[in-house]
Amino acid sequence: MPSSLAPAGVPDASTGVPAVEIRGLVKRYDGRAVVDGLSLVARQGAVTAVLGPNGAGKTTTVECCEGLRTPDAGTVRVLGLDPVADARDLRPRVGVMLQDGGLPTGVRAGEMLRHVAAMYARPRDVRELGERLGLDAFARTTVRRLSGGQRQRLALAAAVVGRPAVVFLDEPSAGMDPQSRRAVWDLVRELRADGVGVVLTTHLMDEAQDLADQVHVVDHGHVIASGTVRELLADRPGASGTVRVEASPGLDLPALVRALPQAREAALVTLPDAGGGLGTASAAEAAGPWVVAEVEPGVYTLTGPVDPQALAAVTEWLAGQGVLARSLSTGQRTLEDVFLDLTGRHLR
Ligand SMILES: Nc1ncnc2c1ncn2[C@@H]1O[C@H](COP(=O)(O)OP(=O)(O)OP(=O)(O)O)[C@@H](O)[C@H]1O
Repeated sequence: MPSSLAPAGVPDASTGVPAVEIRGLVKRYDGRAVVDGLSLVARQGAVTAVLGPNGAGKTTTVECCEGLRTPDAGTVRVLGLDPVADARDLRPRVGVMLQDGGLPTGVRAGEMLRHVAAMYARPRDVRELGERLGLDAFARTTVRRLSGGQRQRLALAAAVVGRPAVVFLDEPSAGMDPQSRRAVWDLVRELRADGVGVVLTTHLMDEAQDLADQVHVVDHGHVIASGTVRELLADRPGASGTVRVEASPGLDLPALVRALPQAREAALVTLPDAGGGLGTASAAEAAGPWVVAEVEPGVYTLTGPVDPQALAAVTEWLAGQGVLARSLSTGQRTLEDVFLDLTGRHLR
């Protein structure tokens, strides 16, 4: 299968050149630093996810890597090269899928992809790529008439058709139906297996959780947390799960948190609204490994080492208060929980 051929320009892995290396990147618009000392490394043969709230600076960072923006300070290297000064060398080795598609609108989808493929020395098989991303159904449709999801798929195909060594995917599966999303994810996994460095920005936490070898969370223009998904989930000691309770509003949180195992001996800490990353929680208390919050009136989350004893302590305490929970569920922390803990729950 043509896709099993090594991508063009993939440096010998033994050289250890990262796909992307960013050190202290600063980018200002009208004097305001929207990227403010950002550093990260993305490896070849790995998927690196860059997560962050709206306006955090992800796209600007990726655009600096693509040579579309010039940094105000710091260094950006893609395959060891400068994206602006070495643009000619990098162009055939880097695939870019922009957030807005960036496609010419007047041409038919199939023609566009064949045209892009013809610009590369050793392109992928256009038919095979079209088939696997389901482009055939709209190959004769002009780009301007494509739906959002179809345009995304075409943009992805155009980004990878030249067998790049590094691919930047800005929200690749945004607006796609579940079938297309799966096809995209399979393609990303295959790129990684072929040794390609994939840098992905996404708001889909399940996408990052499923695909990413390394995650960087960006806020206010710099990286606030990095690691594998597993490392990020384990980062808060003891924060292994949550209990969610729906009951009457205004329960006595200090008393509830004290009723939990390992919290009784610990000092109680009242968390300010935005503190602890709880954002708009109307009230929150912490003791020992536990954080208990009333996240909306009558809805409580208890985050900590959830085990049978902890669950029994919750129901026993509710019974002691004469409170019947409308619902009670347990869950493992997800990447979304970690993301909200790190960046808060307020809208950007
Ligand atoms: N060309 C520009 N001129 C002025 N300000 C800009 C420009 N491009 C982006 N910005 C601002 O820079 C900030 C960061 O934008 P950026 O697109 O990098 O964020 P993002 O993390 O990708 O956000 P999103 O998740 O919404 O795509 C935003 O406040 C945005 O308004």
